[in-house]
Amino acid sequence: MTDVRTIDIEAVTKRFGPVAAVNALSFQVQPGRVTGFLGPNGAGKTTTLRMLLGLVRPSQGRATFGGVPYSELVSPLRTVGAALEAASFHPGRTARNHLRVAATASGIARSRVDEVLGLVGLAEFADRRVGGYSLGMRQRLGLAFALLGDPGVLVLDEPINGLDPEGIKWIRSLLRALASEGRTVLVSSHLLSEVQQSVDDVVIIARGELVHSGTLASLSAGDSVSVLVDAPDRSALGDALAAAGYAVTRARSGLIVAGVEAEEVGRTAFEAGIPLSSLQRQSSGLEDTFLHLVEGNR
Ligand SMILES: Nc1ncnc2c1ncn2[C@@H]1O[C@H](COP(=O)(O)OP(=O)(O)OP(=O)(O)O)[C@@H](O)[C@H]1O
Repeated sequence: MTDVRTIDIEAVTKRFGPVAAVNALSFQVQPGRVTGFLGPNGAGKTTTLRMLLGLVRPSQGRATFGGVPYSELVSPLRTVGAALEAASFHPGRTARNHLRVAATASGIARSRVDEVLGLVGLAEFADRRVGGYSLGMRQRLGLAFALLGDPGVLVLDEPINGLDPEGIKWIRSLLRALASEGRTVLVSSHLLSEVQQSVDDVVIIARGELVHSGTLASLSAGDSVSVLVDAPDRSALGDALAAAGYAVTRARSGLIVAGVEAEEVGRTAFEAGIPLSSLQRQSSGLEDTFLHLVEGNR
């Protein structure tokens, strides 16, 4: 493995005409960890990755690998492996042929071609034309390209897209293994649930702007607890809870009391002499927190 570097996005803005696809975005991606780059469709993930890989010029700011822009890396293929969405391969050529051409062009040993084909599980399909590949197989080929130069940094745009459940399990353990070897691994997705099991850190953007950056655990700190409660006399219950100082919202199936545990709500109702018909603790999961973060930015 060569040249492990951080990924540094520093106050990057990209405007397409009047639209700011990415706006004053800053974050850093550390080696030895898998980082999920998350945001809904159109949030600006692909544009950010394209700026990082020197395919689009930022309107402002810098996107670099440890301070060095992609275009100035001495041996880019050996430093950064990238698989962007919709990678296009010539349909009439085989996977092995595609990889051999790329290896020769970059002075990479031919033996590495078979190694990466094995790593991505394409060895037995290596001599088939890519035109007949499924989306999942094309994703694997994209990954083989990314790994060809044994790079210390991996930038993968929606790598899980198109994989079947077995493929998803496989890529999760591959990402983990790559990070545990000390590499810097950045993986984009529009679904937190898709990458939740494989990432250590998350960078979440919406509308081109950063909404959260930190460990996956820091995201769960935003989980909120509430209680859904109901009584035959709902309005008396609402009055009693409000009098006790709780924030109460009326819902169709009862009253939602924010930021408390069920015991407290039950006790308040008991002390006010109000029989309950239901009492249920509700906890928002990570996906809810994620959606709340990205929707809060709309
Ligand atoms: N070449 C371009 N010209 C004009 N607008 C663009 C261009 N590329 C992207 N955009 C706009 O920039 C915004 C961000 O797009 P981008 O593809 O980076 O988002 P994304 O987060 O990768 O979304 P997706 O998950 O759908 O790929 C969108 O509003 C998109 O329409």
